[in-house]
Amino acid sequence: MRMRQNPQFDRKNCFVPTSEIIAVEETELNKKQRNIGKWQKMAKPHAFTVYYVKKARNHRWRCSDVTFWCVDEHLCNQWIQALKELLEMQSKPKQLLVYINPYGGKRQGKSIYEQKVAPLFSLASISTDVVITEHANHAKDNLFEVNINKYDGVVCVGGDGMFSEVMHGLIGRMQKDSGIDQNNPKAPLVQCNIRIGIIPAGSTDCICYSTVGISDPVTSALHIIVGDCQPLDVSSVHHNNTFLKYSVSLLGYGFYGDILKDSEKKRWMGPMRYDYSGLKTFLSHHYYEGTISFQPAKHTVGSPQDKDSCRTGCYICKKSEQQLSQQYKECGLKHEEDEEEWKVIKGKFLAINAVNMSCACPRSPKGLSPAAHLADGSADLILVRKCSRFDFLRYLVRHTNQDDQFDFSFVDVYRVKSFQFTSKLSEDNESNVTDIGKKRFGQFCRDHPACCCNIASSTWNCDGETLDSSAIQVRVHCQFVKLFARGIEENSKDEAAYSQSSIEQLL
Ligand SMILES: CCCCCCCCCCCCC/C=C/[C@@H](O)[C@H](COP(=O)(O)O)NC(=O)CCCCCCCCCCCCCCC
Ligand SMILES: Nc1ncnc2c1ncn2[C@@H]1O[C@H](COP(=O)(O)OP(=O)(O)O)[C@@H](O)[C@H]1O
Ligand SMILES: [Ca+2]
Repeated sequence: MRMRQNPQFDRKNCFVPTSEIIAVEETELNKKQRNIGKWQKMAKPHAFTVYYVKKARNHRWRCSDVTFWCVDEHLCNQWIQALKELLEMQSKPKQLLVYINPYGGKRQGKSIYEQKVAPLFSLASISTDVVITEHANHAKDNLFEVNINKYDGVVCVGGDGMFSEVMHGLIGRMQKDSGIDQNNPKAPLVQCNIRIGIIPAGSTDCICYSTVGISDPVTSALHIIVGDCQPLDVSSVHHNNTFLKYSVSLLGYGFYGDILKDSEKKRWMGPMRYDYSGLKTFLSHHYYEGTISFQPAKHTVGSPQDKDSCRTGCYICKKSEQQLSQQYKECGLKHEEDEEEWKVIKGKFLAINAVNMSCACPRSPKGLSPAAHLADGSADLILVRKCSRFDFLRYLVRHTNQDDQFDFSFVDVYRVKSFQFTSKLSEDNESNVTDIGKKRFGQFCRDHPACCCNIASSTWNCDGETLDSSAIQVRVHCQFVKLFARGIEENSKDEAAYSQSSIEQLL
């Protein structure tokens, strides 16, 4: 076998699972190639090229190729035929609907897709219908009209907000086609089985990073091409009996909500807007009073303080899902919602964060909750109580190093399957106390960020979009959508071999 790839590997065989083959093509041999090495004495040689996924460090994937030569044309064609049939049998996508957000992140969505992703899709003979969005919610509305059954998957090129839009379009379409009213918090929602692919071109891209292990357009394109499938929990958010939003990454009140609200006005800054608003919000140091009630997730077998986190083929996700469907079979939704007790916590918080996944991203490689699971039917509810700026800074910095960010007296974390929140202000309003003074006082505080008193209320940051109300009811739906991903792979052996052989190369 004549290896055309990186010389440092030709001392050992490279093993490629057929599920990671991208394409097989007959190789047109030009005159020059024919006269290489020991082949020139042969009659007209025949060759075929296999394009496959090469795994580099930090979960980065690249497309590599290897050419096989043989003298017997029939044998050559048999190999090509056999490999093509093998590829046909796998769940690789053939037809994709692609939405590009030219506006998100550094506004590079279109060029990222055309330069890095489209060539790989055509190599894998995937046909695509590409829509470049012209306004917000263009993709979401479009998904209610397209003939969705014609596609093997939907790809969004953008950040978490763009994924959220496509997800809302697909889930909304599924419920509409099944006659389910999303406004009923207890409605038995219909699962969405068409896979969604994310090409990262946004500002935070934490969904892509947390489900693939890296924010890299080529890596994500290859996960789509090989036809990976990763189920993902989705939280539904309601306000009384009105549907607000779905969330898969972060539902944040207080710190992350204020950052988002402040940064929305500064989209022209691109991803930097979060650092600028982050600093401003950190200095204003506002806390919020409210009441949280939640149902612990009894069905899960993991805990937020676990040392090992969610990895490809995660046992905790599988076991938790089994126990949840077991519970469901035995006593149905009715029992589960009413019987289990609700824990109630009142207090003053700097941040209330509910995450369905680790929320790992380039800013925080281990994420807001490192041991959160992608598909265990639970969310991690992190409560950061009022504390000093110094302590809050120590807490934030631990998101960027290996120290345990939950090991503070003012931080509590619970694994929940549903929770509700009401801010003290709305509770007071309900008790119709004349809050003229409060509103004016609140306004006074908003204009003078120096003070850190309790102002009116914050906004909820739902996957990077603000919610209209602060009083919400949240429920986690287990493995509700599917991504073209496989979770974060363990540091595989050939990665170690890669580092080993490259060290040899240096010596
Ligand atoms: C001093 C170092 C502090 C480092 C703190 C790192 C915490 C980073 C946690 C990241 C949470 C990610 C949750 C992701 C949510 C996304 O869905 C969502 C939308 O994403 P999209 O823009 O791609 O559509 N992104 C966001 O809402 C942005 C979250 C905010 C990002 C982190 C803000 C940086 C905080 C800077 C604090 C500065 C304090 C320094 C004081 C001296
Ligand atoms: N063509 C467009 N013009 C304006 N806004 C858009 C467009 N396409 C998508 N959006 C909106 O932009 C928001 C942010 O998109 P996203 O890709 O998450 O960028 P970022 O990561 O910078 O937030 C989403 O809420 C989406 O609805
Ligand atoms: Ca989860």
